Amino acid sequence: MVTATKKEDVYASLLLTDTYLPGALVLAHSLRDAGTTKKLAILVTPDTVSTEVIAQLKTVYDYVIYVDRIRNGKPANLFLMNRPDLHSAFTKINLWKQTQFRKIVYIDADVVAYRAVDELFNLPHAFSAAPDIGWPDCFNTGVMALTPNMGDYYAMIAMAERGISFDGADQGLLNMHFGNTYNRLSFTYNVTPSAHYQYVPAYRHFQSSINMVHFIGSDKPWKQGRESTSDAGPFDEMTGRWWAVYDRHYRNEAGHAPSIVQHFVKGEYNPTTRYVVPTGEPNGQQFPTASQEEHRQGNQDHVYHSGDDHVHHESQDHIHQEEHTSTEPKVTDESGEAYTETLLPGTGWDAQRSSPPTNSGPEAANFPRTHYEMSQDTSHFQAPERYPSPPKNMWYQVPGEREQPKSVFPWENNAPRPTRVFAENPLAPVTPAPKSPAIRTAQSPGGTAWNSFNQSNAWDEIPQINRYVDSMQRHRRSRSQILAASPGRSTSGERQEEPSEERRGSIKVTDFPTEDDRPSLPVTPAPVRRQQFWANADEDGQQLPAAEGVPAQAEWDPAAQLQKLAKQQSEVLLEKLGASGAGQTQESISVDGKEIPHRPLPFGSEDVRSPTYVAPSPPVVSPRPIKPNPAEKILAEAPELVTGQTTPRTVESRSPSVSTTATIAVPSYQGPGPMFEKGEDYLTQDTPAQPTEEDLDVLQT
Ligand SMILES: O=c1ccn([C@@H]2O[C@H](COP(=O)(O)OP(=O)(O)O[C@H]3O[C@H](CO)[C@@H](O)[C@H](O)[C@H]3O)[C@@H](O)[C@H]2O)c(=O)[nH]1
Ligand SMILES: [Mn+2]
Repeated sequence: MVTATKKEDVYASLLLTDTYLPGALVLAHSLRDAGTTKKLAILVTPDTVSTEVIAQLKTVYDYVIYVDRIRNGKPANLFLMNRPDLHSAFTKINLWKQTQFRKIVYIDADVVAYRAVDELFNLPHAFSAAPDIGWPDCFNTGVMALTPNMGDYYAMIAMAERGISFDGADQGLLNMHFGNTYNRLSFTYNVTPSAHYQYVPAYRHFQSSINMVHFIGSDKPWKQGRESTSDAGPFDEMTGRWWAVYDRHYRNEAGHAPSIVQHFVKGEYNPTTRYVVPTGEPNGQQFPTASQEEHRQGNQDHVYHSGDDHVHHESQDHIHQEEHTSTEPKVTDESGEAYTETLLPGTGWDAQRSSPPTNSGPEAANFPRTHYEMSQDTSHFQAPERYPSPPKNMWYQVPGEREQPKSVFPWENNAPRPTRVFAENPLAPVTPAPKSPAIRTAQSPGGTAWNSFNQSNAWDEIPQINRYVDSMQRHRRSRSQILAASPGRSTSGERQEEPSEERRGSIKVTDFPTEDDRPSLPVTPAPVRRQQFWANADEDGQQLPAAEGVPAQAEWDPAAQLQKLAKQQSEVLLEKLGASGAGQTQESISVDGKEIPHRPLPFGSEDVRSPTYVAPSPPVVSPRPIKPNPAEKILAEAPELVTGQTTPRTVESRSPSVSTTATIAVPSYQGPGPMFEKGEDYLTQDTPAQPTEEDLDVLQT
């Protein structure tokens, strides 16, 4: 009768390199010795594990399963924990592919079991693991109870292919995959001692319940050697348990232990003292010190000696000896009898297969001499008569001026002339405006390339930008003008006048100092204010044409002019009153030989007058409005007399109840007038008023 094959349970371990062989064997023995009923399996990567080692595994493990090595292509994170040797730890993922098994209890090769933990096979969870002491929210991947399945396998393979692992090895990857969905095992299933830190009270308290001990880190018991542990303590006690299992099965004293196992255990392989015959010494001079030193360090890890008695009992080793006899260096033992030193392929480090073993000796260990004495020569150093002269043909050709690369494309030589014309101003010159004298090129000594750059701003050079800024300002002005304009209103013509293209000077208000003004060092010069601009001159330094009817700049002293005007007005008035009584006059008034034209009051405002308002005289004339001068008195009484005069401005009162019209002198301050709109940049004139010293005092306090 055929029964449906029930899937098996197995303990499984992993062997990626020969060097972990003692660990894998001790683990298997520890489980068997503890009486497990389960089978033992081990995953092996055949490309990095020698056949001799595999043969040893087969003596203890029920199944040796060959798997593909999964190498981390992005091993950078491995260096975070200083374990570049774990580059192929992703191979552990192959456990989930072993679906021929119902449940796998995976155990690292650096674990010794105190008892058989068969109860882990009865866990209902798909994945269980114990906390890691480095970061206890994570689980340690040295002991895991898992149910193989291809879903997890493919998910983790995908991560491995992308190098997704926070430590670069399997523990980082598995923790990222399972997160906190794992079933947390007791720490007693994976006690990870460290030589540096022990929670001794806890160890004493839980000691009897320890199930398995895991020697994490690069210092494995078999790599450290038996002598490394001496002082009593939790770590040494646990290490002692590992050695106890090892000794039970592989102690050299037993006489029949396979040397290949001892070969990977530091200090265990003790052939008789031997002396290396230095190749350069024909008389076979011996260097006992070096040899003894080598043995003390257990340096024989990578050299397999077949000259010992027991080796010849091992048929495998014997075969190996035969294979390599011809190429091996000669060594002699104490008796002088030559034997062959064999580098057993796979048992030592094979550079083509793996990174160097962490415990490997220095590269120069096999030099003819490894021990050197200080010089005993007491004579002084004598310099040689002459030292060899330096070679004469050593000079460096300083590259000359770099040549322009040859043109490759046709348009480099036959570049078409730019023909684009802007519709807005078809006559505008396309070429940049002539350089202003202020725009100069830096004169660095000898720097011809540097001179080819001009030090000006594009917005000063390119007329299109200038025009654009100008149109913006024009737009603003016209807006405020429209809002403020009312029919018949007399406003200052100068302000409303559209500034013509030519008259508007450059918007540039700063310039760089000339070469004479600045230090010779090629520092970035600080900008200076352009005097020409502030003097209301245009780019070429030409004075703006004087406005008609307005005195020349030089003649213009506003205070004096106002004084004069006020005086004149009163004189004219008195004269008129005396001559023809109170009446309108259309005669023009002249000031300083210049005629002031008549301008009518706005329509409808001729007869309106305020009963209460007394027009103040210009502050510059009289700062005391309480005591108006005679002329003002007359003006208040007969406003119609002054119609047509430019300087006093007619202002409409906006109050509906008291509609007034009075002549108000132009105020002396430069603030926004009635045409001002909130949010507008108000430009009363091109040159902003400079704050006085007093103003500055106020502003700066
Ligand atoms: O050269 C090697 C290196 C590793 N292994 C195998 O891979 C396992 C993991 O390497 P190990 O040196 O034991 O790592 P740990 O020092 O224990 O470091 C931790 O980090 C590793 C990488 O994440 C995890 O695999 C371990 O479970 C975890 O305890 C070993 O037990 C072996 O089975 C070899 O066979 N040869
Ligand atoms: Mn481990």
